[in-house]
Amino acid sequence: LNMAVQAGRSVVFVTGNAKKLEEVIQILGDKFPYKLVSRKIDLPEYQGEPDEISIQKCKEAVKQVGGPVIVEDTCLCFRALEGLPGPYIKWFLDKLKPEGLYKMLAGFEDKSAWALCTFAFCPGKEQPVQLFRGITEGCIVEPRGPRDFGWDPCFQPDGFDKTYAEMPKELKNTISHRYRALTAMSDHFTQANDNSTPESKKKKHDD
Ligand SMILES: O=c1nc[nH]c2c1ncn2[C@H]1C[C@H](O)[C@@H](COP(=O)(O)OP(=O)(O)OP(=O)(O)O)O1
Ligand SMILES: [Mg+2]
Repeated sequence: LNMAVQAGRSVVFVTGNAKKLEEVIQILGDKFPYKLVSRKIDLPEYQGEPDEISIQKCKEAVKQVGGPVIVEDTCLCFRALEGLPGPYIKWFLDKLKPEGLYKMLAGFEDKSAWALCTFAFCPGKEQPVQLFRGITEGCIVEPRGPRDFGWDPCFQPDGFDKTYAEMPKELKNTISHRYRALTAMSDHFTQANDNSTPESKKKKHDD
């Protein structure tokens, strides 16, 4: 990771989702030490556990781009449904819309849910994929707010009386699953390249 980015090369963020890209750019600002370039490719929607899906997605992106890539996969997990729809939320949302997602839980008392975002980084072909995860807990509510991004109208994060859709973007972007995953990734990149005090850093790791 360190070498791939230190050479001054850019990292390509592969996504087919313009809203995702918009948030990633807003969240990272100039906090991210490397040049992020985006590429619009609709990667396959794999099946399986979230980590495995992100790894497969990232490997396919590396194959298509031929250099360092980042991909991201987002799950919306209902506790009453043991984490489903999870990675399959895209298809549920496409068919049911936010109203239908809310109605799915009509027969359950537990409306709690969590949003999971997994960023996957790979420096090149045949190289290992690194994952960075972020989770925001909340519940599924009757849709409220603008309709411009996915299931935002029916997800209300814990500790707030607004859905993601009703919040100002700046607020969503400081508490969201995506913000948390990006912070983990950004911290990693930053630390990997901060070689100013290797001894004190090593000590910190040993503590
Ligand atoms: O913060 C979010 N707020 C509301 N909705 C969201 C969010 N983040 C992803 N979403 C939607 C997009 C897609 O319907 C599904 C995730 O599927 P996912 O495969 O990760 O996204 P995608 O196919 O649109 O883009 P990509 O090309 O990066 O895979 O949840
Ligand atoms: Mg996708």
